[in-house]
Amino acid sequence: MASLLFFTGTMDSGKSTLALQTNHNHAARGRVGRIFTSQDRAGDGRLSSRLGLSTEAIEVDPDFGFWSYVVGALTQGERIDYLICDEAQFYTAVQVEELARISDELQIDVFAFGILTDFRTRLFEGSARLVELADRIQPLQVEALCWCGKRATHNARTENGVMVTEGDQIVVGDVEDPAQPAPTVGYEVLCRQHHRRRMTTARARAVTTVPDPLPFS
Ligand SMILES: Nc1ncnc2c1ncn2[C@@H]1O[C@H](COP(=O)(O)OP(=O)(O)O)[C@@H](O)[C@H]1O
Ligand SMILES: Cc1cn([C@H]2C[C@H](O)[C@@H](COP(=O)(O)O)O2)c(=O)[nH]c1=O
Repeated sequence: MASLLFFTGTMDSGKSTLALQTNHNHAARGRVGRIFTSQDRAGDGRLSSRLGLSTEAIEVDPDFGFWSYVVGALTQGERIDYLICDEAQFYTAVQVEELARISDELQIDVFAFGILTDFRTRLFEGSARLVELADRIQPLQVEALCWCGKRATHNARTENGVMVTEGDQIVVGDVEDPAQPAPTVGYEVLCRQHHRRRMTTARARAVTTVPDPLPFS
């Protein structure tokens, strides 16, 4: 029986790395797959991981049809055993329904990877449908951490270093590097409590005004 699996975690939790590893392990055993992504930071038609690996991928835009793509390929005599689907939060509900149909009716394994919620803590359309339809939802094993040390569960968006809760749902970007100047639009992963309080690393640093209780000099 083929399965539709949804691997999910915050930004920067290793999803794209796992997508590349999953593809590598299946291809190493002679299975034939197709790799899809949507709006990866590395540009159209790339699936990239922060660990430095990347690969070519088929770009999924809202008009892309998974069912017609796969049926078309099979009809041409091509072999497909599995699909790797990264940035699946950006897929439409209909596209996710097609992935479920591909798994059920064509016996092709589907491995989907994506973040669950946006910067306002609301589910993305693709992720919501995956939660509803997947055979299994697998949280990423490697924990992304909030600045406080707790597991990060939410994605915050910053504009010029300040956390925002309004704006377009989709703005492609990366997690902030604290060693670099704040980007125009960046992201930071936080635990729920600090997301609710809009307490990013920068703000936590700014409000820590208490001097050392026992200064040495
Ligand atoms: N220099 C590094 N050394 C070791 N691990 C790293 C390094 N840079 C990034 N990582 C790992 O890569 C993860 C991000 O992987 P990536 O696949 O790009 O995440 P996602 O697709 O979930 O956003 C980080 O959580 C961290 O574990
Ligand atoms: C929270 C949030 C994220 N995004 C974008 C930012 C990145 O381009 C991707 C997530 O990629 P990753 O591989 O998981 O780091 O999603 C967005 O458009 N809107 C959001 O609210």
